Amino acid sequence: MNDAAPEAVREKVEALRSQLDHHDYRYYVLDDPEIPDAAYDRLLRELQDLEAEYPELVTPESPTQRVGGRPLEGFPEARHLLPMLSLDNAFEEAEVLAFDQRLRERLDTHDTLAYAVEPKLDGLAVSLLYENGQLVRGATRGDGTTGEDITSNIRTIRAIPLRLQGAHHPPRLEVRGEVYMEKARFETLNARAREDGGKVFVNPRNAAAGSLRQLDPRVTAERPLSFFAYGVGYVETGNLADTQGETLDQLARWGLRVCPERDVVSGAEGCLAYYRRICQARDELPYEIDGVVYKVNSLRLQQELGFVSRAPRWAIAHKYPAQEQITVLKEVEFQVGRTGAVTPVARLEPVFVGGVTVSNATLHNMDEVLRKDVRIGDTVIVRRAGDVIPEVAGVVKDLRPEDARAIVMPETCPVCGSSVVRPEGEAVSRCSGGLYCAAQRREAIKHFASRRALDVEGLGDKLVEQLVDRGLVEHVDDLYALDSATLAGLERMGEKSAANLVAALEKSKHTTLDRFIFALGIREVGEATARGLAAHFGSLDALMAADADALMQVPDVGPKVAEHVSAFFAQPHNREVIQALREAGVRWEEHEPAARPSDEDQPLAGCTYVLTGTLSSMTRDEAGARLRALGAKVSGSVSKKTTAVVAGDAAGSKRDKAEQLGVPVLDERALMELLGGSATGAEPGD
Ligand SMILES: NC(=O)c1ccc[n+]([C@@H]2O[C@H](COP(=O)([O-])OP(=O)(O)OC[C@H]3O[C@@H](n4cnc5c(N)ncnc54)[C@H](O)[C@@H]3O)[C@@H](O)[C@H]2O)c1
Ligand SMILES: [Zn+2]
Repeated sequence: MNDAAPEAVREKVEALRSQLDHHDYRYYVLDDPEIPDAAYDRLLRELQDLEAEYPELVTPESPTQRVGGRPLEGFPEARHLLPMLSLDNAFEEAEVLAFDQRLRERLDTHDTLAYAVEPKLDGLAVSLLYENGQLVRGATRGDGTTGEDITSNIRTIRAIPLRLQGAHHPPRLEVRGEVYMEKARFETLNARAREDGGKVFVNPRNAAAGSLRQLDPRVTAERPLSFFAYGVGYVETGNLADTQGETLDQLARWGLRVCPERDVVSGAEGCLAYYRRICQARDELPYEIDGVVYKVNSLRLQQELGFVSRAPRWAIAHKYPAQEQITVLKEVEFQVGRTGAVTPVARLEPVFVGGVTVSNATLHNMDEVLRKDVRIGDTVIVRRAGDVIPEVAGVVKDLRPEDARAIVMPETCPVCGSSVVRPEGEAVSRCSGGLYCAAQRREAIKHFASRRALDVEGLGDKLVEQLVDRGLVEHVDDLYALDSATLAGLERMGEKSAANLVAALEKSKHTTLDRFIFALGIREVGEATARGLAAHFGSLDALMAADADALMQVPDVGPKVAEHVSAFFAQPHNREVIQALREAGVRWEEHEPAARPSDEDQPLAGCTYVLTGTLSSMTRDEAGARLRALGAKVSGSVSKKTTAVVAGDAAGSKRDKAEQLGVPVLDERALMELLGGSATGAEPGD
């Protein structure tokens, strides 16, 4: 045994414990961890090592001796019939071999042990109590002795049977398992939360925990939770079977979901082979796992081995390389995608995460940057799950240096210098030099030549790529300078097809205004919108001269489209390319602009409406178009000048704002009356 621990060690131990306590609280109580598990595990290991060296420093309250966190107030307490423990961890193969060795020594046997093995799901542990086959209580693990009674929430999870199938159920049976959220459902949930400002979760485990521990079971019911049973706690009377493996089979027969990847293997070697097999399959599994669990298969031997303070001796979790790590964000660069999206990309201090070294990670878009409050110089959490692009998942705010800098979207495209625009209500910023920008070149040309645009027969995607890669075409107008000699020199092009292509290009020059507008590839201008613009303005020059207000007079054109169109034509480079196309001979018929609607057709002229929430009979865009067709303006924000706010289902802040300002609020029926034509009588609020 060691001499009394030096003061420095005591201080270190204290410091580690208070850090771990803090992180336990964030993780177990708030479901909102600040640091990745790998970083937490390092702190815990450090404390474990010090306590091993100085056992007199161990106290029962030490995070090394405890399970989980305190139950949330607000839920009734659920006392466990048998303690719910944690699992010891192994990070390396040697630790697994040592575990197996230790058990055989303890059991005093040279026999090979059989292990029940399964993936370690990353969710949260629950205890389900069945009495005579009926679910009577669901509880979280809590601190291992007392959990939260979450019966109403548990009952909303479809994967959990309220009544067991079959017969001969024990009078009391406590099933234990993991509530989790499938990866795809987690992504959808977060995507929706990002859109409507709900809570965005760091990873599927926290999404599952946060969803399950809701005081309102209706919220839980809306969350896509699932469940796998992995064992039995208390059972009256005796065991269901002799082994762990057979116990799970019995649970499956009673209608409980058990993991299809479970297996029974022989010895440490069998465990390690299983570990490698599941590792290969990991990315394809629909749920997230952070390791595999090995349990002595014989229940008799499990009982003989028993427990230490916080975990059974007969089981161990063998962890995979972490999918989240922390590192420093050194710089942010902006990349321009093929469709002009300008994306912030983090340059990182290289870090080993998800099995590879990562030095770049996406920050998605500026909304995400602001939401996560990421700054240059920050210590960030990098997440790389499966083959998805690594992303910055969060910031460790405590480690922010004083000189951390804000991330600012550039005003001009880093590739072509055109202005970067971000229409109201959109998360993505885009380069508006669609016809000119080198990053968007390939897509622009493919689109321009496509069948519904200028319809250049024989100019397929492969050919466009060759033309761009060889520097033969930079901008769309260069297409018209190609001659058959040049084209015949390309891969898979004979003289005949080269001549045909030149002829097709010549033919494509005679087009229509709506096709030409569509061919420009302006964001959100599809064929129908292009037709509307062509019919309304009659000529390209009139369209190019139109401001946002004039554009919004066109049916189907809302503020977003108007902004994309005016930003596009405002770029001198785009105008140059259009001019070059005209000079190359691209032409179409033009006509006088459509007659302005008379006042009689414009009963809502001078009114401004704001649409919010979900309408049942049409989309908000449709409603907006119909209001505009009657002469009204449709705006995105509520002010004193707003005539009325039309509030559909689940209308939120805009409705509140209207009420504050005393602006009338219309429901869908009132909107229909308004659109139905009662020209002046529609007094808002009736
Ligand atoms: N990031 C943070 O701030 C933070 C804070 C606290 C804890 N943590 C993380 O939480 C984990 C520790 O939590 P823990 O004590 O719950 O231990 P654990 O997650 O390492 O292991 C025990 C749990 O594994 C789960 N499990 C999944 N599949 C299982 C199976 N087949 N059989 C048995 N159990 C299975 C159960 O929920 C069980 O409670 C560590 O990974 C740690 O990094 C992180
Ligand atoms: Zn650009």
